[in-house]
Amino acid sequence: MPGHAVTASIDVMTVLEAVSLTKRFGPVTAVDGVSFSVGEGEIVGLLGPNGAGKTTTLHMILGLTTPDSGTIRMFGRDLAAHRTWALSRVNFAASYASLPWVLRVDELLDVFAHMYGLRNPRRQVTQLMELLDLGELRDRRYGQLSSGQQTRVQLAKSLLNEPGLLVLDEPTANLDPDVGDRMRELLLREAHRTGRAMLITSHNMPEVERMCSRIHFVSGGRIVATGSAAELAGAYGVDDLEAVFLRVARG
Ligand SMILES: Nc1ncnc2c1ncn2[C@@H]1O[C@H](COP(=O)(O)OP(=O)(O)OP(=O)(O)O)[C@@H](O)[C@H]1O
Repeated sequence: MPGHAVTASIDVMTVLEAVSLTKRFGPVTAVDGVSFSVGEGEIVGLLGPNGAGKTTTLHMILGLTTPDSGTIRMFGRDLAAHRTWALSRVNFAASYASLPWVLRVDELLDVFAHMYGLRNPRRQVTQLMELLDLGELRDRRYGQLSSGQQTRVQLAKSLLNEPGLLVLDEPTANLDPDVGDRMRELLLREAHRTGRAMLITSHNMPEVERMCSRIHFVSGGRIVATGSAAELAGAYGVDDLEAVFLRVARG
């Protein structure tokens, strides 16, 4: 009604809920009771020093590592009980993730598009090659690309199935500042446009400040601080996330 303020409560769907996750490798407790959630359209960052337990946490969410205890719910269902259903709605990119080296870029994306059972695989591959600026690389073998070029292919692969949850382990680590900036903008647009939830790790503090609305600092396998970049800087009485990181990492 014109002239009348309309108030409505908007429920943001919880896409991912991790509760009390714990993982030990022999004597090492890599993850020690970690709980957090990611809502639709939200980009959440896991930060922390080397060996803090970030990748292990991501791998439990991706079903690559089984937690010793704790639960993971995705799209409202328990991951352990609905693994295939849940994981078909997730995708992942990391510079260390291995893709078939001998395939040419468009073959590689085609293979994944078919594996994901896309309704129109060719159209989706063409759109993503355009979005990620991969046209010039389409006939090159993945194994012969530079690490930054491979990262762009990884990102294209991770968007193929239009995942409701995108997990990114240091997504721009190998990218030059120009391409890194373009990829960050692309991922932000994707989150806004599609409501896609994202969980990322990064050692690039300006990137986390730019992308993440909520950040969890992990140290020694535990979440030791949570908030937006501004809230964390305020809580630690410092100017930016870089300074928060140094405080957390140095105890
Ligand atoms: N498969 C494994 N076997 C034994 N120990 C492991 C294994 N994977 C991880 N760890 C140990 O668990 C701890 C957490 O490692 P993890 O890779 O999760 O850290 P991270 O926070 O991702 O570090 P980085 O910033 O260096 O990537 C480390 O002490 C690591 O050595």
